[in-house]
Amino acid sequence: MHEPMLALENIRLVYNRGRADEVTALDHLDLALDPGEFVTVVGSNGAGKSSTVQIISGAQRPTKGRVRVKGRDVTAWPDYRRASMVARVFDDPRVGSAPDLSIEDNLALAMSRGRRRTLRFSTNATRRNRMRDELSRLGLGLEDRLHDPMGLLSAGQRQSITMIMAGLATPDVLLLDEHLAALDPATAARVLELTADLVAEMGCTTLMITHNMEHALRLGSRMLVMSRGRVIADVPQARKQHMEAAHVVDLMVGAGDELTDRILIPELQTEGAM
Ligand SMILES: Nc1ncnc2c1ncn2[C@@H]1O[C@H](COP(=O)(O)OP(=O)(O)OP(=O)(O)O)[C@@H](O)[C@H]1O
Repeated sequence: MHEPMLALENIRLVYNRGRADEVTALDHLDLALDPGEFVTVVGSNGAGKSSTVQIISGAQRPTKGRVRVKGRDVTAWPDYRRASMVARVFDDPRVGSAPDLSIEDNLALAMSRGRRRTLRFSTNATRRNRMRDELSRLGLGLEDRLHDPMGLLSAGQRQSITMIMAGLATPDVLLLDEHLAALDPATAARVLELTADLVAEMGCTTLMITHNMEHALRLGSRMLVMSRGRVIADVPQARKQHMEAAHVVDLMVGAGDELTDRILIPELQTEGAM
């Protein structure tokens, strides 16, 4: 039997345990992702999507259950120890890169986290050429601004570079936590395209959280619908490709979720259309 790349086993996560404001964010969560699988995750507010990402990245330790990456039990590992295996892109483009460092230095840091030793120990000129190649694919002219501080860039430019950084870090697992949410529709559409290309190139196991049903249905090879800390639907590609957003909404309503306008009205979704 082959080993999943990522496994969550009977995860329970309780915030503020023993206090009046105790919240069970995840309960009996089981999930196994094969190497190279690209899974999208949708769910209403508070369903546990971000908590799932926190558990996988190591930012939160589960109250109960196990996390395995490549068969290795990493449950007790803090996030920095998992960083070479698990990369995360946040919803806020300011998180994930250092604003005072140049684009070049940020990319160099990402390369040093990766395991492609040839790149890590290559000459400055070779590395700079690789950086220019990667940046030029964005079509934003950033390849000529290697010395500019990251903090000077727009949200879309920063998030595009954060995606490139995730690729250079060559992780086994890539976590995208509403990474298009803070971008205007046109920029979001561009970064979404970049996401699809990079994930296909990297071939890494990917979990993408989104509020945008269209994105969840069109991207990836599998879709999870979460509600109240559990996966209520695990939709394979064959079914997903014939599904429409309304079907996903029906699943959430069927689970008793209250849906916000952001989920129900596509025009209100801040992430751009494909
Ligand atoms: N740090 C925290 N402390 C206490 N409760 C939390 C914390 N983070 C999340 N929660 C609670 O845990 C539950 C799951 O939250 P989570 O953020 O994982 O959901 P989500 O599906 O990502 O929601 P959203 O789409 O609104 O971001 C919610 O009830 C939330 O209020």
